[in-house]
Amino acid sequence: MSHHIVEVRELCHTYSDGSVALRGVSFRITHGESVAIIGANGAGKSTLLMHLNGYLAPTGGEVRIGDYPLTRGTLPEVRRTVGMVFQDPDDQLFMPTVFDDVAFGPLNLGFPREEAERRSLEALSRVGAEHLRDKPPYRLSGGEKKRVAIATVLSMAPDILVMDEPTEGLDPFARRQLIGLLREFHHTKIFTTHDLDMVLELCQRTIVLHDGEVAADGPPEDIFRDVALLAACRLEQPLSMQGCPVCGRTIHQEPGGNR
Ligand SMILES: Nc1ncnc2c1ncn2[C@@H]1O[C@H](COP(=O)(O)OP(=O)(O)OP(=O)(O)O)[C@@H](O)[C@H]1O
Repeated sequence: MSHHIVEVRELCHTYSDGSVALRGVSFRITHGESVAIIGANGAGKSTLLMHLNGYLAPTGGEVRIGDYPLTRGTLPEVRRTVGMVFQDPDDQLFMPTVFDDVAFGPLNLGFPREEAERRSLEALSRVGAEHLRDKPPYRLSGGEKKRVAIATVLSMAPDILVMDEPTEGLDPFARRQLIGLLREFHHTKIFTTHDLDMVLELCQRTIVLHDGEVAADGPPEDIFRDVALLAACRLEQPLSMQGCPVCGRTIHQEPGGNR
């Protein structure tokens, strides 16, 4: 089977208070695709991501990872395949030290301590957080927590990387470092973001959610040129596609030039 395929069929989610977050979302993402899910606040992005490794269960429709539907029975295998970085790092960090948090995943997967430690150090180094290894997570800054949360997932070497707003709270250097890291991750990656310039740099495909539905699905350049679509979905063009207020020139290169 291909572990790397993510398929969502007519996915619906209504929260227990009656809020309807997803209204029949469908798409299929295949191995190696880099896909951004974008949309205004409240469009349903986080709700959608939380279905991809079973943190939320659909109230209608289904999610398939690889060739299997996501069910209670396939959940352990799905959680090994899909690495999820939550929007709020506090949802991900709960151990006494950063190192313990990053090593928790590989140890839980059954790797020997030595291998778990090797993977953890490598993951911390990839996010530039080796120096934080002995700190308690609650003593970290917001951006540091975010980087460590990403390391907790990288240490498990998932086949599919799912991230909810990965650059939120990062300083420009850390953002650039993360973009480089994501570019090196050659398996399937799916993330939500309001950072549309990052989408242009990293993605061949963007899915636009609006009010719990897919409003568009295609190459970012095409979507970002559709000004009427963007306005209807309460989005704006990435800064690099907006003309300079003085000379009108843009800094965005044409497709294929920068991915
Ligand atoms: N636990 C919850 N209980 C009830 N309603 C919720 C809950 N979580 C989210 N919602 C509602 O579901 C809808 C979609 O929310 P969601 O968090 O998925 O949006 P989002 O696109 O990720 O937004 P943002 O860009 O602000 O993070 C919103 O109307 C929100 O109020």
